[in-house]
Amino acid sequence: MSTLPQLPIIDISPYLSNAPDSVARRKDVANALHSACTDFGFFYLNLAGFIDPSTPDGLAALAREFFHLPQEEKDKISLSNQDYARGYQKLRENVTNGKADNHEGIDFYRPVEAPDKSKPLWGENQWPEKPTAFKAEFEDWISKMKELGLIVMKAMADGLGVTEDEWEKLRNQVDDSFWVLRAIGYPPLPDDHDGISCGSHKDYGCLTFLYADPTPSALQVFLNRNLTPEQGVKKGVWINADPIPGCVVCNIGEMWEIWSNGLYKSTLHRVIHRGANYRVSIPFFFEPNFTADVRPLDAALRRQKGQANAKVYEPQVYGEFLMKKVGSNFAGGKKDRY
Ligand SMILES: N=C(N)NCCCC[C@H](N)C(=O)O
Ligand SMILES: O=C(O)CCC(=O)C(=O)O
Ligand SMILES: [Fe+2]
Repeated sequence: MSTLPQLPIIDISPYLSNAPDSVARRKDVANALHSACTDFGFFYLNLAGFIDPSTPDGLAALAREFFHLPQEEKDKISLSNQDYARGYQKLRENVTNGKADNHEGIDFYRPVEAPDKSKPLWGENQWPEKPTAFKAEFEDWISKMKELGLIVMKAMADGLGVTEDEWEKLRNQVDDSFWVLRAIGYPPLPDDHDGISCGSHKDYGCLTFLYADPTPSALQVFLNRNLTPEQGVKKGVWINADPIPGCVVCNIGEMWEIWSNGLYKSTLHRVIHRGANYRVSIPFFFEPNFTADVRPLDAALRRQKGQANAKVYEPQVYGEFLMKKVGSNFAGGKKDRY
């Protein structure tokens, strides 16, 4: 029996401070991110000193309180009031790989200047009235996570070998992130249910920062890389990404797979929650700008120079890619809108 690999834990603090000793320590952080992205596409970020450790628990409590409201109260902010993307989705309304997911959720997106709910993704966010603190607390978290997103982007760019000039261009693609925040509620899977809490998928954009309540063995990550014996040699296995206090789970989305020309693989993950409790998770998706034209970075192509498998990834405009994804995410008859 070989032991299962552990996802790396990365202390991002040198990038959060400008103290001279921090600046000197950034190289190690950038290298650790590079290894984590080539080996796993998933890692933990230790956010000590950046967030108040009680904040995410508070958000989870607010989300839990919302999900425990009567159904008709939750339906008041249904995504069908808006653009079929922003708002509340009832249990099993989410679909992954054509199958209903055993969760409910609320999605918030970056607000747009001239909202028009008849345009895909272009409606308005719907904030719950109850609990009353919900909007203010989540808005604070969103601004923190946006800040973190740019910091981790820079650290990853350093890890890949992006020059300062090239970073200016990359930063222009993410400096007005079309972010998404989800609050997700997972009742236990019924015993007789062959279903899944959230089907296996890759995330769409740059970086996901996930806070989840302490429920173990729910979020699972598929490892299909060849790892060294020290890392645990098994590949082709699902490993748990259980929460670690003070850390968020971070994974890279498909846009990083394109930027890195496949050096960094966006990793499949799923949720199977068989425990007896009601699980809550809060992913923040730090994504490119809506109009970002995402194509392989020169830094990635430099690293791959001379390699036989010279496949170059197709470019994608992030907003177009997102629209295709969201169009197949919900049960019901609104496919024509996307
Ligand atoms: N932006 C992200 N990653 N949102 C969550 C995606 C969950 C899977 C989705 N139902 C799908 O089928 O893609
Ligand atoms: O709830 C989780 O742990 C993960 C959710 C997820 O993967 C997603 O919403 O994209
Ligand atoms: Fe995901």
